[in-house]
Amino acid sequence: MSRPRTRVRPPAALALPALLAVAFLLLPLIGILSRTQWSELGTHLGSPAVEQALELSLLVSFWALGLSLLLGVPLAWLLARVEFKGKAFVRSLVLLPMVLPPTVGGVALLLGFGRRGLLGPWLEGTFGITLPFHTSGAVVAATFVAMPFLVISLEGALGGLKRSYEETAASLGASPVRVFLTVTLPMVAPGLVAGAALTWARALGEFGATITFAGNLPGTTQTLPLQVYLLLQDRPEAATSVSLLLLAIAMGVLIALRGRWTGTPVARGSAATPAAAAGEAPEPPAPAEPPAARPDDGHWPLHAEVSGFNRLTLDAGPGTTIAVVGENGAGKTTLLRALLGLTPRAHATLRLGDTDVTALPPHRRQVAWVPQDGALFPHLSALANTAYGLRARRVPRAEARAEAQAWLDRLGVGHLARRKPAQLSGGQAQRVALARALAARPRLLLLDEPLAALDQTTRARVRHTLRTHLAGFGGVCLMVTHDPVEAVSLADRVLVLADGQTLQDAPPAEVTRHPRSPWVARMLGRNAWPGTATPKGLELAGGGLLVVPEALPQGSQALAIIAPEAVSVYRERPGGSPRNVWPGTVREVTAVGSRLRVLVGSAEAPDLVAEITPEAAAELGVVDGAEVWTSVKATEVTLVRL
Ligand SMILES: Nc1ncnc2c1ncn2[C@@H]1O[C@H](COP(=O)(O)OP(=O)(O)OP(=O)(O)O)[C@@H](O)[C@H]1O
Repeated sequence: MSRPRTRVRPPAALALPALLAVAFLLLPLIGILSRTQWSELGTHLGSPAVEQALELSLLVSFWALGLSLLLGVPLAWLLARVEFKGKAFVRSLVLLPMVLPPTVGGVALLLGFGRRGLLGPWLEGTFGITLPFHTSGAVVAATFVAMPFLVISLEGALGGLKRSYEETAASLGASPVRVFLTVTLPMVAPGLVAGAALTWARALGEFGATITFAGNLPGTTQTLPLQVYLLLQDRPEAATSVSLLLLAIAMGVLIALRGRWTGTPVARGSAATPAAAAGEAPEPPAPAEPPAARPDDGHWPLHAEVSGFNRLTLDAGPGTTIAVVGENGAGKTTLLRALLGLTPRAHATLRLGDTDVTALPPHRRQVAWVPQDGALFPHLSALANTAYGLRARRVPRAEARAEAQAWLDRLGVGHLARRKPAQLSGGQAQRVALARALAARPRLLLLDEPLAALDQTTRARVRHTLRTHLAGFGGVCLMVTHDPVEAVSLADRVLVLADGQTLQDAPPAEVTRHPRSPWVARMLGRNAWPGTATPKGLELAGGGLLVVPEALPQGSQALAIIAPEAVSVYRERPGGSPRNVWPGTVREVTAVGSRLRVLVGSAEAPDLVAEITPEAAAELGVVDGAEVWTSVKATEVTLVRL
């Protein structure tokens, strides 16, 4: 990644102490370099005692690394992923060896594992192991001080990993172990490698805890740092040479890691960003006749009964696409997660075809999920991403790749098969995510705002692709959306949720004609005024009276739906005394396709949206703040009983 370089002249008040700090850190290193007898370096480092200490250091540090990995990886995972009581305490405990003076650590180890310590007698009696004055003691001391580096680094990497990657992998059929090995581990690898390298370097340089706990026995516990200490007393030049060796190793590790200690490895690979969408490359035309759905695709009707936050029953025939809409917090995502078996907040009894999948874990349900950001695995190519579900189902590699390539071709992104997600635009990434879900041979497809991240042009194109490919899908597709065009143009049914329950479940045309709530009506671009029926008309909840075409039982609640096209706008009060007429002020004018939408606020009626042509707007002088009159014919009002 290239960063723009701007040269800033630092203020002297900061530059001076900063330079002093650098000099302070550098001087001891220069001291070592200047005092090293370069001609004697070979002799010093080649002496049997140094060789023996080096061997021991390598042995101890690698054992410490191994133990840290064995114990630290699960600990980091628990700290990052599981909520439990005393977590703050455990985290402090992990950090403690980093801030504790190593000699104090050594004393603590003696009291814990030493001969007269808490566990020592049992270790000696049961296993015949005496840690102090034994190489294993040096390993324990090194592990004690070095393991925190691994745990902290890995916990940070795991914490920064979005859960949707692992959840999507599970929805594609990967078992928890497979998810861990193929998604979690590769994605946290930079953090793990950085942590492991620092752990190893810290173990290699360990001194205080080792000498206190394990002693300074040549060949047994006398590692390189301990030898430096010993040599300093009678052969200072040799101590300098050995110090140089340790210094070179430490610097080598730091240079190799450059920035990874603090970096967030995961962020690099995120795809499907709107910014990426802007730079979408021109694409070759999609195949004229998309191949028909695979013959073994089957037909999977759906029956679901959901309880918990969502309380609803859903039945749908094979091939049905249902748009799930509702206000923020209505429970759309919770419904999808319940069907996946991924949330304790709602429980779904789910039957797909003849199979009851309720008791199955997410990876065995054959419910594929495309989360809002696509969650393409950043470390895998588009092709490998698409083949993921097939590989999880143990389809042989070559066959899986060929089938994945066919899906990518069908969705018009076959030429991008080798690219990593970070090299795809938002629209391309969405298509790959869709190809990946369809390739996994699902029986239920869940799309969470599949087009939300795309610009208008890309959205129209991907919507078209989506329609084509959903047409050949033999399962049910549930698609969360906030976009009325998407709901109306892609879905066979619109499921309107409110407070976790079904408010309306009907074909788009029906929902458009008779929306059951003001929110749905507005989402679909209609004016919706709730009110109470009176002999004179509808007494509006927001104040005012609306004359309506039919008489409803007095006192009944109803929603008056008025299409924006049915609203007339005038500069002067219209003659002929139409009854639904109100004075108002233009609050906002927006373009919708080739027409303009005018929001008119009035003291005598709720806000009203009118749709007029730009010519009419120019003629009437419709601009923000203009005083106008609006009218609606009673016959243009549709009433929906609530
Ligand atoms: N993990 C959670 N713990 C507690 N409450 C939650 C959790 N996740 C969601 N909620 C709550 O559950 C309700 C439904 O949330 P959900 O995410 O399903 O809504 P949504 O319809 O998808 O909303 P949006 O359109 O904003 O995405 C909301 O009130 C939300 O605050």
